Amino acid sequence: MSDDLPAGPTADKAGLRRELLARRRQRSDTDRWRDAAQLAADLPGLLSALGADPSRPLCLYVPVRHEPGAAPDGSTPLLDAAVSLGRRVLLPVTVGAGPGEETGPLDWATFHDRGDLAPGPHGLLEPSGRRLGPDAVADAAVVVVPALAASPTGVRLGRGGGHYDRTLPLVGRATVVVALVGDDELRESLPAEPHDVPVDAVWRPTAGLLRTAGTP
Ligand SMILES: Nc1nc2c(c(=O)[nH]1)N(C=O)[C@@H](CNc1ccc(C(=O)N[C@@H](CCC(=O)O)C(=O)O)cc1)CN2
Ligand SMILES: Nc1ncnc2c1ncn2[C@@H]1O[C@H](COP(=O)(O)OP(=O)(O)OP(=O)(O)O)[C@@H](O)[C@H]1O
Repeated sequence: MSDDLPAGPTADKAGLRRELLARRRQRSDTDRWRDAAQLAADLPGLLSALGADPSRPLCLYVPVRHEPGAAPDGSTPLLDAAVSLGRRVLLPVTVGAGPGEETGPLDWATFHDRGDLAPGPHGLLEPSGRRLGPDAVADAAVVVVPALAASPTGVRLGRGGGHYDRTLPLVGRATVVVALVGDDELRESLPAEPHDVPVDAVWRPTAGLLRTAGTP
């Protein structure tokens, strides 16, 4: 590492992100298929373990490229599983990705099927339907959050956009926040900054669900 980089959690996060993304890119299509199928199959058990109220929505996201849950053919097994359970599914719309735009909390729109998705910033797929506003997250039973790594105490390392850090303070008291990471992405400790919002649980394709320290 170069001597003129700032020391501390911000610099530590940048180095870790590079390492974790490089590892993800090495995952084979076979492993990615297995993870996507496993997560979809485990969703009912996850929701019942978390006591997720069926009348309240689930905030998910569309995993892309090498994110856990992304199927190599671009299908959406986890989202489809949620819909087939009769759950209302909300997906994030990135706010502030355009030039000169200020990053804000994520907006949300409903997912019914793949036809609702359109290309978004950073090569993402985002819902193209009516936007419900950032406060839609407040009513969610569960918010599944993308992460590059997470720790047993609930520290989560994101991509560095600060989108979820601005969004998670809006969730309701009854909402369970779950970080979705790969099986090798649970790290004993991770750099944390004051704005980082801890997650209540960590979900991994094979290892399953881990409630983080400090949650009831
Ligand atoms: N699937 C998914 N959806 C998501 C997120 C996410 O991490 N994954 N986000 C999480 O906040 C929000 C959007 N923010 C994001 C910021 C950067 C990248 C990303 O892939 N960056 C690449 C560089 C790609 C590029 O800009 O060309 C990278 O980190 O390598 C993705 C999402 C909301 N939706
Ligand atoms: N609540 C907030 N209000 C304003 N700025 C914030 C907030 N949370 C994070 N930021 C800023 O966003 C930037 C990215 O933060 P950080 O590196 O923690 O992102 P991340 O957690 O990896 O991203 P994400 O939340 O999208 O997954 C930092 O410059 C940070 O200061």
